Amino acid sequence: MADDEQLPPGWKKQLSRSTGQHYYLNIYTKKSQWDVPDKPAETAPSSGPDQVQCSHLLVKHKDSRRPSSWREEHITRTKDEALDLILSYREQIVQGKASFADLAQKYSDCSSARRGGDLGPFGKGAMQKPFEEASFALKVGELSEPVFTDSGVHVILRTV
Ligand SMILES: O=C(O)CN(Cc1ccccc1)C(=O)c1nc(-c2ccccc2)[nH]c1C(=O)O
Repeated sequence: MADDEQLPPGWKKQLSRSTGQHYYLNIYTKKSQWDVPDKPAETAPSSGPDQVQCSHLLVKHKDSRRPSSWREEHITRTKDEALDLILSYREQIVQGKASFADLAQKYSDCSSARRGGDLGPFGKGAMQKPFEEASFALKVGELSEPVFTDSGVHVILRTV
């Protein structure tokens, strides 16, 4: 039986009143676990990855900060029309009728269209806040809901 002194630093052995079983409490994060810990307790709740890699499909509109792209010199669609397009692309991807990269390459108003929407790895502080928050909230392989930034309306796929 591992007594406190034999546990890696930062752990406390506790007795569960309901089951009579011992469990182990991380004294920093107050998280508990049944398994005997084999490494020092993490001192801060895991804040997630430092970097993520995402692809995105951007549909700009007349109120985008730069209403122009490789596809269309002067973009006049409304924000609502851009959202309708993003929702239709998202639906095609979810239904497996088209691949993300194919649709991004054809329809994204971002210069990353030529790479199937791939933006490469990025950390916090690199992208507009709504884009960053949506990207870091995704699990690998997950598709975002529509995301609105000053650039336009996006759908984001986290790839790494
Ligand atoms: O917002 C602006 O004033 C102009 N931009 C910014 C920009 C322009 C060229 C290359 C990269 C970013 C865009 O409109 C833009 N934003 C993006 C973007 C936004 C969020 C995440 C990734 C890319 N792509 C583009 C683009 O033209 O290609």
